[in-house]
Amino acid sequence: MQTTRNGDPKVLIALDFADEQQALALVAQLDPAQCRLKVGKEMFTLFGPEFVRTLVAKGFDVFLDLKFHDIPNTVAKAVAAAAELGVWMVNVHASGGSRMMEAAKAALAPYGDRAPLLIAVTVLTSMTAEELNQTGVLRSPAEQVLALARLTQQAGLDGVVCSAQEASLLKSELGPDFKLVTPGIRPAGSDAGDQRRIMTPELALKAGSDYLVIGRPITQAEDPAAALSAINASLHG
Ligand SMILES: O=C(O)c1cc(=O)[nH]c(=O)n1[C@@H]1O[C@H](COP(=O)(O)O)[C@@H](O)[C@H]1O
Repeated sequence: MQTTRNGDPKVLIALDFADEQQALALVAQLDPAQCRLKVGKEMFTLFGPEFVRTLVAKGFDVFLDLKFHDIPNTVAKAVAAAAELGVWMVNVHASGGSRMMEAAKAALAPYGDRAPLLIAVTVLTSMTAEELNQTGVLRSPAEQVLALARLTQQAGLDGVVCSAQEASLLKSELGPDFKLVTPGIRPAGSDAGDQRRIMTPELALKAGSDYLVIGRPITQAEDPAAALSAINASLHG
């Protein structure tokens, strides 16, 4: 279920809004052939599964980004619930371990071709080496991302969330079919905000990213549809 009725747009817009009408006003300006949409913890907590169903009904591929991390049984039930919503992609935390990831994968088997892509978060793009060390991980971010991505691939998942700075390493180590979803994307000159391991859209794609998660550089732009068009044009250039 990687290429859908909408083709295979690379940009996944992170809809991180506290106001549903504001989000829907942005969505009304977007074309499902030009982008996919990501619903994360803020909007899901505020507006629930009905908001996700609304986006799916409008014809968008939806990445449900709830980063599940729990015991295997709980995570398996949660990803099956995501599949019931008809989302295109769902994620878990790789640090939940192999058994958790295998249980999530097994829970999607009954959905066959309709199963969402299942990916795992490695090291958050907001984290620096120092912050990682504070959590007890003494490897560098790139080493930890590679270790967690290997675990994810061995568990049979479709890919990982990582920073574009690790994309070329992961593509060469894990092969072309293992999907790399990269947040922390910042067009030249835009504000990094809380992100730390960042890259521009063009360089991220060249480095091997399959999908670019982009939030504020589009959603907070004066003209979000124009910002998306400019990014898409830069990717095709
Ligand atoms: O899983 C994610 O999507 C994610 C993982 C990660 O490591 N870093 C990261 O920023 N994200 C999400 O990607 C989006 C990035 O948004 P912007 O920083 O506004 O472009 C947010 O919705 C984050 O929750």
